[in-house]
Amino acid sequence: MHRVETYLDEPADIPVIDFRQLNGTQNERSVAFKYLDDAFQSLGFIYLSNHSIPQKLIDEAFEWSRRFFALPHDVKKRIAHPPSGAVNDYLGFLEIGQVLVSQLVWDTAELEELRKTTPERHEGLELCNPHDLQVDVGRNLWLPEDIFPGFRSFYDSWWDACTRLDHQLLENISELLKLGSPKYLSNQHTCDFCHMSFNYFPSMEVGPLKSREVHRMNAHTDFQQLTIVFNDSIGGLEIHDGEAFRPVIPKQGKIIVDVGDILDRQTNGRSKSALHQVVAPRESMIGNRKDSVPLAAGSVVDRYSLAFFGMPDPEFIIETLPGCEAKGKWAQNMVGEWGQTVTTDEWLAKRVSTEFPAEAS
Ligand SMILES: O=C(O)CCC(=O)C(=O)O
Ligand SMILES: [Fe+2]
Repeated sequence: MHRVETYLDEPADIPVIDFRQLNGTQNERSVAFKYLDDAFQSLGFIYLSNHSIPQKLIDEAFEWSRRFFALPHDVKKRIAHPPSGAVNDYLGFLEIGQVLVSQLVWDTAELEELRKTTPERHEGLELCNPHDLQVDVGRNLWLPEDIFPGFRSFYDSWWDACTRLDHQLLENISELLKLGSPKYLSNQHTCDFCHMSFNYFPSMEVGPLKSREVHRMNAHTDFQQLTIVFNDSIGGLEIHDGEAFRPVIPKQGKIIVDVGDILDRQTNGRSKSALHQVVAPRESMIGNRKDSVPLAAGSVVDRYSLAFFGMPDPEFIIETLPGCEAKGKWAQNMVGEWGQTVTTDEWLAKRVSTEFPAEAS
């Protein structure tokens, strides 16, 4: 099936926000907050520079990801997520085709049809908080230390760096939204319900990607509150700007932060949870490359990304924040009408249940 989608080659207009300025002098802060506000109100995506996660740690995380996905398939399967899409328990290794990423489709039959017609080409390793948890969100699945030595201890420090940045950003957003206390949003979560995805997009034939018959990851909004995305240099991420999908060009040394559904809902659409997807990489990443293992002509190079999903605690009721109540002031969000009161747990369950085959859940 060919998808009907509009896309343009012109990159999305995503600003670089300097994290040091966000937390700098009064003058620097007011300029940086203005850019942040504009970006969250228009696209919901920013590049973040001078942030608190050392590049060395990010490089190590990519290295671990490369090592993990290079393991034989049957070794990765030892920590396979069960085929059931047990809600609240989406941890472990996900093979190609095991999950379906989709948007605004809730009907089981329709989801089954999408499973057949909109295949995706990514593997995943899904992990949560490695520390002692207060809440029951399933447990991380680990390969034995003799098979994958050192990963658990690396993951502890990686998780801590990501949660620290998440909380720092929530402090900035609390200030941006004039919520009274810098800890307003941060106090809503312990990070027990946050989540980390290691995404792997294997090398493949370029044809079906270029014709957009197949995506590396289907179009979706992130269903959490705030996402921190780490990209390699390959490219392929696209964001919908309301008119068309446009490339998000990877920028050396900068990470991406994007608004998720929960923040969109909390701000009544003032902060946008934008539709995005992963498609064919940049032209230079197709065919024989001088700088890496030669690829067959007409293949795309493999790609890795890491995504940290910040999320309030499960029992938290997702409600409009003070100052964001005015109905219709901001454009309709991508997640549709929320209607009834929903907790974080319920929202997650609703979206995760669309990702796995119905008969197995
Ligand atoms: O790989 C990317 O650049 C984005 C991944 C993504 O959107 C996700 O994991 O939700
Ligand atoms: Fe995403």
